[in-house]
Amino acid sequence: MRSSMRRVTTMTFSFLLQSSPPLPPVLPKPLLSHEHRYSLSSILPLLTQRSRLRTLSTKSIPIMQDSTSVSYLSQREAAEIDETLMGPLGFSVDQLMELAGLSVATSVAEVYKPSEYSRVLAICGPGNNGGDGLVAARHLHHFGYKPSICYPKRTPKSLYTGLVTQLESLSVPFVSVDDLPEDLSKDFDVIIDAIFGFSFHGAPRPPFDDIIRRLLSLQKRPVIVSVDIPSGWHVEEGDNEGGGIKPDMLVSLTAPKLCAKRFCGPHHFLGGRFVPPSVAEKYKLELPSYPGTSMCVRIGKPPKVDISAMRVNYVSPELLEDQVESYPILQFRKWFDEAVAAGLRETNAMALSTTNKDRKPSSRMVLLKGFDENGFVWFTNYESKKGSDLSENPFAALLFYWEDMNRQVRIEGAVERISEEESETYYHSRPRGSQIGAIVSKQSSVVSGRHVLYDEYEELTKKYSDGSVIPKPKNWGGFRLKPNLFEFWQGQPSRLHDRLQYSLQEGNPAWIIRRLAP
Ligand SMILES: NC(=O)C1=CN([C@@H]2O[C@H](COP(=O)(O)OP(=O)(O)OC[C@H]3O[C@@H](n4cnc5c(N)ncnc54)[C@H](OP(=O)(O)O)[C@@H]3O)[C@@H](O)[C@H]2O)[C@@H](O)CC1
Ligand SMILES: Cc1cc2nc3c(=O)[nH]c(=O)nc-3n(C[C@H](O)[C@H](O)[C@H](O)COP(=O)(O)O)c2cc1C
Ligand SMILES: Cc1ncc(COP(=O)(O)O)c(C=O)c1O
Ligand SMILES: [K+]
Repeated sequence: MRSSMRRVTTMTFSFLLQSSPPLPPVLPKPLLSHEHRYSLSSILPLLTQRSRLRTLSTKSIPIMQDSTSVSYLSQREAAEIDETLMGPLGFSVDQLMELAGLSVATSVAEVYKPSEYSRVLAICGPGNNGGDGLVAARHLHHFGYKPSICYPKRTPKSLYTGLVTQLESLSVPFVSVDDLPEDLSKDFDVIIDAIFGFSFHGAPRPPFDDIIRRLLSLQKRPVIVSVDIPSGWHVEEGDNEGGGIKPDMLVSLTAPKLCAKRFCGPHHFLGGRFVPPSVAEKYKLELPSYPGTSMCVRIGKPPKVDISAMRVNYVSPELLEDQVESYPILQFRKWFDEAVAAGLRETNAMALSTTNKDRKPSSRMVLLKGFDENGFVWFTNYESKKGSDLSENPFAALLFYWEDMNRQVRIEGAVERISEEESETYYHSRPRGSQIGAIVSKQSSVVSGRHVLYDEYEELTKKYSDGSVIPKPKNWGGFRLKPNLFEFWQGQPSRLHDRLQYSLQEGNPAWIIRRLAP
């Protein structure tokens, strides 16, 4: 007998989730470089940051589905806008270049994470496009990348010499064309093509003709990120011969130039969040809005993916029998707190699976609102589909997936309603809008239109605008699942995951811990 449930019940657990107690003990193994490797102690700040990044890329970065709603500029318009910005509108070239370079760096960071794409080569041309590349490289250095610069035709103006000095002070290496490896794929993960921008004309002259030829021969790696114009492309007609470079990412600045219509790589971003309304009006620019505080926005269609090739190789600290708690509720508390401390979003979101009397299963997400030795609690409408399933079959399964931690927890057991008193207390702790929402929603029934819900919602909002108590509907309340089985899953390489199952045998209060094959 490993442990006794009776001993567990002597401990006190809070019913409603409390804020996290102190951080758990340090987990073994150092932080490894791969994106999905993690050791909690060293990665906590990073995890939080990654979750934020993910939030940005999936939520706040809007995707322009219809690329026709973005304006494209001719070469002349692009040059004119530049002059207007730097003339009557009072911008300096340094300022615009700083913003352009920062937009490029943030676009790169949106798609190519430094954990996998750290070695960056910025190839910079003689004009402002080259300057954008120098600025982008500086920001990428500060974002955690390892940039190198190839800058063969330096312009002796103070703006450019200053940018070079800044990079040298960060020990960013400069590589001459002669020292560039013939095969760039061995030494670099990302190439920033900042050779030519919108003032390019004719055919590329040395040494850029040879560099462009080398970019042409590249396969999948390194990826190429072109700043404003894929170098060698005609600014308006694009890659008209079809033999030009094929960048993976294009970061258009201010507004895409006409050649960008021919760009069919997976990532088209827009940067240059500085266009004043007067310029947008004068040139009839249709531009997407930038989300939040972002310096870039994805335009064009999101990339097509091969779903069958989508996979992550999990790398995590081992989950060993002699390291886990004897009581599953304590192990759950530990993992839950670690997930909260790592800044994961909606740590308490769980899939709830039920079956009806015909043994037909159904799943949906609900929010865990408390757990202790008596079970796991959530709230819902008792007359919903899940409510009716549970009245027909009072057994259910819960599932938590904490993606950023490569962790999954399964819990199974019998379900019962919590007391009316507990439900009342929780109901009145919710925002008043949600209380009214619960009255309005005859959950899981067919609604003839959204207005039906909103009309009633508005009516009730007026009715209770005096702040009076909003009565809890009789059919709304909590369920509690009393677990007889837990499984703690920790993702590991080659699908050889750790699975530790805690189970209770009939009539025996002791939890048995067993390792299951992955
Ligand atoms: N508001 C905005 O939009 C902002 C724009 N910004 C950025 O400025 C970029 C435009 O910069 P830009 O005007 O300096 O010209 P760019 O294209 O870098 O190159 C010109 C140089 O290349 C040379 N060159 C030309 N053809 C060549 C050839 N065939 N073979 C060899 N060399 C050739 C040419 O020499 P030339 O032929 O004139 O002697 C000159 O030295 C724009 O795309 C954007 O990235 C941001 O910084 C700020 C905000
Ligand atoms: C993250 C998340 C949390 C949710 N939490 C709850 C909840 O706590 N209670 C609830 O009734 N529905 C919740 N829902 C909505 C349910 O998933 C579901 O749509 C609803 O309960 C109706 O399910 P049913 O028709 O199977 O009963 C949540 C949805 C999501 C995505
Ligand atoms: C329909 C429904 N009911 C209840 C909840 C739980 O919300 P609360 O945290 O306000 O109790 C949710 C959460 O998404 C929900 O969608
Ligand atoms: K370029």
